[in-house]
Amino acid sequence: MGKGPELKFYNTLTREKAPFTPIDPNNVRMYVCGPTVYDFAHIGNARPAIVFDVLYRLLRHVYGESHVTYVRNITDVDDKINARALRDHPGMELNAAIRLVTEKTEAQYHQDVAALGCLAPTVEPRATDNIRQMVAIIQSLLDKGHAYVAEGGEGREVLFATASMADYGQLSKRKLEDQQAGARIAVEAHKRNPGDFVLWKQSEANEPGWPADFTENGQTIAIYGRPGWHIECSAMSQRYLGDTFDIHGGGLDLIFPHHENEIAQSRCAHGTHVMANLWMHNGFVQVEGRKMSKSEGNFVTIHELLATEKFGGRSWPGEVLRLAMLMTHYREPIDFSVKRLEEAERLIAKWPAIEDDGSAPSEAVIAALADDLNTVAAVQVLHALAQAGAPEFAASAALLGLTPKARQLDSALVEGIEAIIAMRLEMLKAKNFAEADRIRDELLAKGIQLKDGKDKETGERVTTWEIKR
Ligand SMILES: Nc1ncnc2c1ncn2[C@@H]1O[C@H](COP(=O)(O)OP(=O)(O)OP(=O)(O)O)[C@@H](O)[C@H]1O
Ligand SMILES: [Zn+2]
Repeated sequence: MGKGPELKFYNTLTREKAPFTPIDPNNVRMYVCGPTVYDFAHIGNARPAIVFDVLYRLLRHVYGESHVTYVRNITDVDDKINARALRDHPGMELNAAIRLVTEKTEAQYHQDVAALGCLAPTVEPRATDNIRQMVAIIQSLLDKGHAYVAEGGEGREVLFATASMADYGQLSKRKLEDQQAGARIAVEAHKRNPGDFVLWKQSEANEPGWPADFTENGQTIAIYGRPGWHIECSAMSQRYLGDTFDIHGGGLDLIFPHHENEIAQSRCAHGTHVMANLWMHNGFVQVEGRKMSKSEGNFVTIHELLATEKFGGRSWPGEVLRLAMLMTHYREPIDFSVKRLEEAERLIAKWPAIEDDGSAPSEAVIAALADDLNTVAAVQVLHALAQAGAPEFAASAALLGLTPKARQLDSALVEGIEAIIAMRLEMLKAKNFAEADRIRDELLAKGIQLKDGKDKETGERVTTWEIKR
């Protein structure tokens, strides 16, 4: 530490590129909003996963592998999930249907991002495991006069009082007055201010819900309910990274209202000046100039791209998609096309498939990434290194997550991994440890690391997997 290059990043909060100084260089802390698990991730969702994976790798290189904590959550409670569960499993008890939807989607997400060469985050908390933390933050907002209980159309709600925060709107540079005048937010009678947003809302008996007692003006109000989306990230980031941390990331679309409201909740509850010092946002993956999104219906899922012939009449290796993304600066929009993937594939074809031998990455690649994650320049340097047969090539490629190991993680292997894990669990049950160990080692040689553990509730043996770091 101290020896490394100066890192500079563009900060959405200040609209400036500035040198990055971690609060504690022994524990650099980053939070990135993860997926809402109701549907397969599309290519647009892949972008933040890849962009912040490169940042994670860079930080690990500069500060040391054990000195970076990367948290990316799983949003597994959301009304979009309820709607999908009702649609896909009519007749089934709603909570059971929700579990089916979220477990399947989460497993697919892990497969997808692993196939794109993304390292597993240090912690991947689920919203539903952090309800207690959310309730505590909401209570502290009530105590400090930043929240209130109101009777909404669908029952009781606890709302954040935007007018109670003098500098609400700093990140998105929106003023409360503008929002009222613009009236883009539907005026709801029970809200003191149209911009006030839900922290907690009442659930029907068959909807996902948790009992919670809130106290407002000395009165206890019990609301069996569920959290709003924004409070989830405030709770999980505080739990794993503290009241104030270094970096918060996500796609551009999250600046408002999601990140603005995370900031409002966290700062008002903890009495801090900032939630995170550096806010980084990736640009959109677009199709014919429009954001790729589920609601637009113009999306290609990562799974379709990697494992079917739906895009361009063929399947594509994960590494090609990853490189295609990195050939555009993370803040620029990307128009997604077959041509772009072909371009990335042609480049990769010219590179040697040598193992990362642990040698040092090139200074020029590090310098490019240190300059607001300039992956475009980094890829150019990498290509030059490949052409020159330079020994730094392998480690430099690895810094971008373009490792020979990722190359071996072909979609067929990733597709089969869950079945292999199930088979191995059977072997462990039968005490056939030698064979189970052999499978574990074989997968490790292919870059997949198995992790054996126990389910907290059932005590049953469970095995998860991730890309070997
Ligand atoms: N077209 C896109 N380009 C880049 N990033 C995107 C795009 N669409 C979503 N993201 C990012 O993906 C991450 C996961 O978001 P989330 O799961 O909430 O997606 P979503 O809201 O379901 O997607 P959609 O916008 O299609 O409805 C967020 O950081 C979001 O900003
Ligand atoms: Zn979030």
